[in-house]
Formats: sequence, C-alpha cells, structure tokens
Amino acid sequence: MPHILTLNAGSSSIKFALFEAGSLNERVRGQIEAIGTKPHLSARIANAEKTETDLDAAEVSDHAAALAAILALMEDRFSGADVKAVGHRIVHGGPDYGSPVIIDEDCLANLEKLIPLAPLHQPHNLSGVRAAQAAFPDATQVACFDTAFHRQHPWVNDTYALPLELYEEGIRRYGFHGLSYEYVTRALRQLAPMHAAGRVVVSHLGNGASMCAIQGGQSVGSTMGFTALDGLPMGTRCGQLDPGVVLYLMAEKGLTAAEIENLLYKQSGLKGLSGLSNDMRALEEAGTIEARRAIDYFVYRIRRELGAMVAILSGLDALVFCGGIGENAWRIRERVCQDFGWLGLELDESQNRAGETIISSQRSRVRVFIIRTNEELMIASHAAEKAQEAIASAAAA
Ligand SMILES: Nc1ncnc2c1ncn2[C@@H]1O[C@H](COP(=O)(O)OP(=O)(O)O)[C@@H](O)[C@H]1O
Ligand SMILES: CC(=O)OP(=O)(O)O
Ligand SMILES: [Mg+2]
Repeated sequence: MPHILTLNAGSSSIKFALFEAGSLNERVRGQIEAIGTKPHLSARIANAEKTETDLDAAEVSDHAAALAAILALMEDRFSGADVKAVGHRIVHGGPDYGSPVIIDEDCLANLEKLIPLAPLHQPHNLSGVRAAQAAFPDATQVACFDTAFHRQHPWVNDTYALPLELYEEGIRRYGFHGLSYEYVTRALRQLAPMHAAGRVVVSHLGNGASMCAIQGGQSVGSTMGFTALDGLPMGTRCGQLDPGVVLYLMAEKGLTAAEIENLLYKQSGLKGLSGLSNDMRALEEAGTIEARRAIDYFVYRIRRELGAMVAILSGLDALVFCGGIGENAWRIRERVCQDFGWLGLELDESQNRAGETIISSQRSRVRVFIIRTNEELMIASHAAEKAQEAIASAAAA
C-alpha cells in the first residue's frame, strides 16, 4: 500500500510518522526525544501498545545518529511500506518559500544558504532530506516550511526598524512553528468555529517556544523573528535580547560569532538560568531557587507577550496551549492564566490539571484550549498534495 513518511527534526527531538497515502490514516508515530542528553525512543505502530526505549546516550549523541536509528527502525519494521512521498519539516524557508515545494537540487542549495538563520534546525532538516533521498530514491521529497504560515502577516510585523535595504536583502521577521499553528488553526475550526474565526493566541511551548496572534485564521504576529532565537526564552535559547548585549560581548569580551551563537542558542534559556537543564520536567522536579527563577522568567515572558498580542488583536476570544510544555505542564498553564480575570479569562482548575481539551471555566468569556499539535499530519497532507500534483503533471507531459 502507498505510504507517506514524515520527518520533523526539532531542536531536541526527531519526530516521525507513516501515513496511508490516500486516507492519511496514521500507521506509525514515534520520536526520539532529549537528543544529546537522555535520548529516548517512543513509537506506536497502528493501534498497538506504545514501545518505549532508553537509548545509549553515547551511541545516539546527536541528530544524525537519531535519524540513522529512525531509518534503521523503519527498515527493520516497515520494509513492506511503499513510501511514495517523504514530507520534511524545514524550519526556514526565507523570503522565497511561502508554501510547500517538491525538493530538487536547486531548492536544496537555496535552503542550505539559510543554515546560519536556523543553526539548531536547518542542518538536521536538510540531512533528513539527504538521508531520505538515499533510503527512498523513488519517493517525492517535499519541503514544508515553518515560516510559510506567517508569510502574509502585516508589514509592521514583517520588518525591523533597520535601513530598508536590509529588509530587501531578507532581514525580516519570519516567525516559525508555522506547521503547528496551521494544524492548531484547523483543529480549532472543528472544535469551536466561532472562536477560530475571531481573535486567537496560540502558545506553542516546547523546547523551542513561540506565540502567534491569529485573526480570522491568519497569522498577524509572532514572537519569533529573523531566527528562532527571538521572543520567549526556550530550553537553551535566550529569547528576546537587547542587541546591545551582542555588541558588548563582541567588543568588550572579545567573543567570536561562533562563541556568541553557542551562548545564545545552546547555553541560555531555561538551561542557562537554572544551571541545570533545558527540560521543564527536570526543573519542576528540582525545585532549586535557580530552577524556580528560570520558570518564573519563562512564565513572565509568556504573560507579557500575551498582553502585547491582546493589544494588537484588540481583545481575545481563544487562547490555545500546545507543544511539549503547553500540552503537559499544568502548573505552567495555571500560572500563565493567573490574574487575567480583567480580560474575561479564567481557568477551570481541575480541567486544567486533568489536561482536558477545554480548560477555561464556564463563566470565562475567553475560551482556553489544549490542542495536541500534529505537525506530522500537516506535513503529510502537504506532501500528499504535492506528490499528487507531480503525478498529474507527469501524466499531462
Ligand atoms: N510531562 C511534561 N511536563 C513538563 N514539560 C514537559 C513534559 N513533557 C515534555 N515537556 C517539555 O517539552 C519539551 C519538548 O517539547 P517538544 O515540543 O516535543 O520539543 P521540540 O521543540 O524538540 O519539538 C521538553 O524539553 C520538556 O521541556
Ligand atoms: C522553530 C523551533 O524552535 O522548533 P522546535 O520547537 O521544534 O525546536
Ligand atoms: Mg517541535
């Protein structure tokens, strides 16, 4: 039976899934998470039990090794799957890619140029493409961009106040997590169409974290910008920072660009503030002063961005939490929503603790949701569409 494989390399994980090509029924879903720290494989095959395996940290020490382990697993368990298309999450599409495309060598060369704009993701996304080309040489390889959902956002959100020629060169606010926002927007339309048509803020809180203001289903603002470094503090990324800090680090402390990149992308955020871990589970468990302060800062920044988004949306109809933290950490959701009564937003404490889909109270005017994001389904449906187009144009030629 024809299948579509999806690969989604995040900053701390690689997620994969296998769908039946026509129905998009999910056959397999899995991930290797905590790559580089405590790698762990989980996979569910059709309706069978989920399998969980701790992997050897020395053996699966980086994304390349995790990807090889995933492809070996596919070969071992699903050699019968006829993979017609492989859909790839590509974090950065730059100014030119506003919708999914079939990958060819020119496209790969263009995407390689964007590696400096997404060093934690783009290299892994592109090595996923190369590995999938080798493993499935007859399959259509499709790039699905995290930036695409935001490409039509208003100019004031697309620009920085730099000389205009830099905007023309591509120094713009792109915004990321677009496949997740696209999925959540669709899911919300099913769950609560009136709310989905209104003013929505989605908080995608994972190892990478961002928020998106959405009006009538369209992105009108994101906390992330030129790179996936801006906005909220993340597992290891600093989030919003005065650019003067970077100048100071260069001019006064003599740090090189590579050292600054390592500091801002890999040593900062929750990990930098806590001195302990990038993982919210570890911080909640540790309870040290530094871990608590790291969480305080995380929550503070989310609340601050929420306030800003409410201002640009002129109000709020729905707030959605997704991503590893947004979907699982009830304490964080509770703290984010505290004291927003003035906005007509109130949580139902027990529904929030239970992780229900709707977690706002009956009398809350703003509805609050947890939506388990499904970037894989979005990627698969884009890949199916592009593969279909390729078949149709080959038939017409
Ligand atoms: N049960 C949980 N409680 C709190 N935080 C969690 C839980 N499960 C996952 N997380 C957080 O989610 C993060 C992973 O989120 P995810 O969205 O899957 O990551 P990525 O950004 O790599 O795609 C972990 O680093 C951890 O901080
Ligand atoms: C863009 C980004 O930060 O992605 P992730 O959350 O998967 O690391
Ligand atoms: Mg992710």
